[in-house]
Amino acid sequence: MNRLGHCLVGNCSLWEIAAKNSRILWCLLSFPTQAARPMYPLINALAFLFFVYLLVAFRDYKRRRGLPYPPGPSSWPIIGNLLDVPKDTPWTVYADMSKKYGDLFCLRVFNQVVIVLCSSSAIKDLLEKRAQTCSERPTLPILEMMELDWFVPSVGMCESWREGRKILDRSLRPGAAMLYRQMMQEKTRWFLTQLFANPKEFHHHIELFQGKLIMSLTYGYDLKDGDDFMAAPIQATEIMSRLILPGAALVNQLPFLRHIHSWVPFLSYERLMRMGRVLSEKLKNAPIDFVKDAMRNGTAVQSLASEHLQGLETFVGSERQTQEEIIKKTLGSIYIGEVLYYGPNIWHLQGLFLAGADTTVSSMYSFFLALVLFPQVQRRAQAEIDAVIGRDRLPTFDDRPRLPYIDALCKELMRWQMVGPVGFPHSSSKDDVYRGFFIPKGSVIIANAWAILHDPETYPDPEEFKPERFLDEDGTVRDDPTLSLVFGVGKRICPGRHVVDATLFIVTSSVLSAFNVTKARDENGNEIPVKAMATVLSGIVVHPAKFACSIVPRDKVAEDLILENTVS
Ligand code: HEM
Repeated sequence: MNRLGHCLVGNCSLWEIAAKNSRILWCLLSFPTQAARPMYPLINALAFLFFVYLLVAFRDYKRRRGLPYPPGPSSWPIIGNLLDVPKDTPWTVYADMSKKYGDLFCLRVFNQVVIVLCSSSAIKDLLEKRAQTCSERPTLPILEMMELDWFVPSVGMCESWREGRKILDRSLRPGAAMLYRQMMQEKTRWFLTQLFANPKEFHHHIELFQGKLIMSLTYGYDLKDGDDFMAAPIQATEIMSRLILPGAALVNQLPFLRHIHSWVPFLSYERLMRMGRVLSEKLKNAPIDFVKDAMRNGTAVQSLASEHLQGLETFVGSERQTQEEIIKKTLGSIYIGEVLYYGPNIWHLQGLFLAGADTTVSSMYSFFLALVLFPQVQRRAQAEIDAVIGRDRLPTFDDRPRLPYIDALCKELMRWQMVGPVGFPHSSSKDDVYRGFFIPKGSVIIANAWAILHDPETYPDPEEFKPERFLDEDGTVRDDPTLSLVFGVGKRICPGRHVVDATLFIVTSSVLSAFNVTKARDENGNEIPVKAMATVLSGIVVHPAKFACSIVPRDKVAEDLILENTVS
């Protein structure tokens, strides 16, 4: 027999629901023998629950006007497909499920419908062509209560999101990249110096490099190791990653608890709410106050913040305050990042990442991993750099058009070890019908970009790192529009994608020009094995597991070049 839950609210017609459920009801009613008399209260309770279920099923049927939900695994009563929700590597599990249920399928967790998309056409149809209704985000009551719900990536499509997106799209567009090229080149020189001085700590250098880059770009602030400025975002990320864990904050599952009075022990969220408010203010104000002070003292360096604060001069009074608040929230979203979760009120693939920092860090780890695992790629890339640039200087952005293999390498980096293999969840704002299936308002929509970018039909040997996939026969870079799926789709597409593209180019070309990256050796001189594709999850952002490698200047010429360009 089908699982009970599926009988009740699955893809059945009204007639099927009635027929199947009447059989269950009959079993319950025909049970009352003498021996079972003490169980009458239980049977009554079950019958009542059953009645409620039928009512829900009927209302659900009426709402979808008889249309079926997308196919999917059959579900249990109440918990639905909770047990089918993959905890590890959901992208591979969803890809396998799609072989059985098709490129559009559905899971239910309690009363939450989760739609999973596993083809370019389904992703584009829903998240791009119907972006107006499929670009919401799932909400978490606890963050709202703590006033930590203003980060651009997590807010719904409200006015403040629209204003924030305008600022981000304008500030981070490719044309604006000219402004931050010089800064990126300088930070990259600093990174090379750190790799040279202490190569074993390359993971740490990558993290600090990216933190420096984002803080310079956003606030013109030069981040140092162990900087106070990182205390608030780190505290916020810690608190939030705990609170979005399943069961950590009951109010996420039972939103009415937010109204419980502060004197009710264990159930009041008053203390957390106070802490959240203080943190939220710090995150928004501290870095902006730094920029304002610097502007007053005449020491401000060009940054997104200084540019936008200058633009405020045309506003007065409350209008000015509103605009300033929007700037604080928008730039703060790059500073602190984003809380990621899968579905409202039910279960969460807990996690949190710095929108601007943690994601690019992951790609940079993957770059070093690729060099260790695929030495032939390193040789070919270095040969290209040597032929085009020579050995007497480091690469610059101007060299890019003449370095197609490096360009292809950056593309392959995004595809090979995807930073967010299932993207970030969207949510639908109204009932909809797609391919004859009913998609209810509030559904969580997951785009499994990994399934598409690791499909062996389109990308043969998908687990191999092969930059040449993105080269045409004549050696020029092949444009592959599907690759943009790594940055999401539609109205929510990542506004930082051009920054990522520029960062990866300058870092990869500079490291390859100066260093050889190979497997590390142990004290006996044996190579330390590196596991291919080992990954760990930080929320839904994927990092390669930490690994050791040897990073040494290619030769004396390279060493001199690094030292000549030393940046403190
Ligand atoms: C390898 C690096 C990165 C990857 C793979 C990446 C990927 C993504 C993805 C998949 C989304 C969600 C798109 C969607 O919902 O459809 C996103 C959103 C976002 N990203 Fe990135 N990102 C990266 C780096 C950055 C950087 C460097 C910044 C900032 C400078 C940034 C800022 C944002 C913001 C603000 C959003 C939220 C947009 C919104 O909800 O409207 N990201 N990113």
